[in-house]
Amino acid sequence: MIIDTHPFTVNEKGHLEIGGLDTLDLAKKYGTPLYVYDVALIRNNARSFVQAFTDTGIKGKVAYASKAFSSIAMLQVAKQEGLCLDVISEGELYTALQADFPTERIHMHGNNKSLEEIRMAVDYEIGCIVIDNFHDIDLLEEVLAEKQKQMDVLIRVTPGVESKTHQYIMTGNEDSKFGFDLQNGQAEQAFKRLYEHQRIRFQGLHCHIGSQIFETSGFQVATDLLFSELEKWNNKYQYQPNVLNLGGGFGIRYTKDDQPLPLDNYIKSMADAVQAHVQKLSMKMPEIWIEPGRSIVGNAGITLYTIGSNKQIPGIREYYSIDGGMADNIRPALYNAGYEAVIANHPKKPIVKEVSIAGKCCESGDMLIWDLPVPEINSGDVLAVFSTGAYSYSMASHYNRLPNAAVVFVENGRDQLVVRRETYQDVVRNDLSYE
Ligand SMILES: Cc1ncc(COP(=O)(O)O)c(C=O)c1O
Ligand SMILES: N[C@@H](CCCC[NH3+])C(=O)O
Repeated sequence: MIIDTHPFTVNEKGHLEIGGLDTLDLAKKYGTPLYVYDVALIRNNARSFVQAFTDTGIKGKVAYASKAFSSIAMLQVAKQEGLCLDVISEGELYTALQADFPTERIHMHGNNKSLEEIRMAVDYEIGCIVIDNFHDIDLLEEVLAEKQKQMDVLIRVTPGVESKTHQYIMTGNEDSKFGFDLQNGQAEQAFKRLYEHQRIRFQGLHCHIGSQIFETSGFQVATDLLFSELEKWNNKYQYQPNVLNLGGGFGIRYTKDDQPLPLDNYIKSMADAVQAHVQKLSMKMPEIWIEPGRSIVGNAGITLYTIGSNKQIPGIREYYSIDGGMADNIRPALYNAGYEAVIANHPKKPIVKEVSIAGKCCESGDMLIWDLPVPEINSGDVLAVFSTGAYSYSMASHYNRLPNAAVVFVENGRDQLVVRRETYQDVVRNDLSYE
């Protein structure tokens, strides 16, 4: 039995299953809160993108945006699937190195890369650095001269496209901290510093218009804007790019308000848009790179919680509190993000009421789900929240000194702990006493 629109089943005991395993058994074995990933779903998502490139016949690269969920095990899966990797910090790069990720498949982002981050990228000879600003160029020049090395780069441009998404996750509009502005000539200035540089192999342009996007039109408009710039550069400097990286941002289903497109639609529409421009301008076809994060891991992950206290305010609201909340999933508090959830011990029982699911942090805004339709519900029940695979574990905090939850992977009927639950010793491990 499939749980409505989320890719999970219910077993003969009437319990929610993930990857063929009983979620109650997992909750019992590993405790809650617990992040659980169905690795087969992660692989399917990755393969949909890779297959879409094969189908279009266009050379492409799929770089998993590791900010969505970075851990050694996850990056091992990305490596097995032949993906490239997008990292945006020394910490993400370090994790990739620990996962033995092939460095030539790593791309580094960041709007404030430090000298150390750039040195590390150059030392490990990563595949490409995405230059975000003039400061990046200065630092990279310094490091390449110091190390007598070369580096492939893309420049990130902000095309001035406003994607329909939450303001905080919108990145391609003009008023953004990311990238060089296309409209005011900054991008061309950066290009002029780079394209004939001795140590820099300038490969092309990058843009990322935002996150949780459900339409292909934003990518088409961004492509149009990139090509209006590239046409100029071709005429003025006889320059044609090897690579166009159109970023990530492909939307997934959190709630019924979200209607995700099949993942290959995005690739086909990007390929059509790029091909049309290339033909019109008689330019060579560049490789198309993408950087999906959420759409690779988002729907593959669920979070299990144990329900504890209950508060009823007659005529107003009924609260149930769980043993986690904003410390393991900040998205509702940060973006007002919606989620769907079921009671894992009886997900198919008839709905009898609507309740609000509160986290355990000392913060009124620590609400996981405001209006959740539920069957009869009791303290001790296990709540399974869907689509928590992206930007939950990776954005976790220690607020109220809550230890970070564990992560379990399930695949082929087997469960494996891939991130240990933190202990209280872990929480205080860097604290020093003051005398
Ligand atoms: C530059 C860049 N690439 C890729 C991503 C991944 O986005 P998503 O997880 O929405 O696919 C982001 C995040 O929005 C980003 O900023
Ligand atoms: N962290 C955000 C998206 C931003 C992605 C990075 N640019 C989210 O949870 O939706």
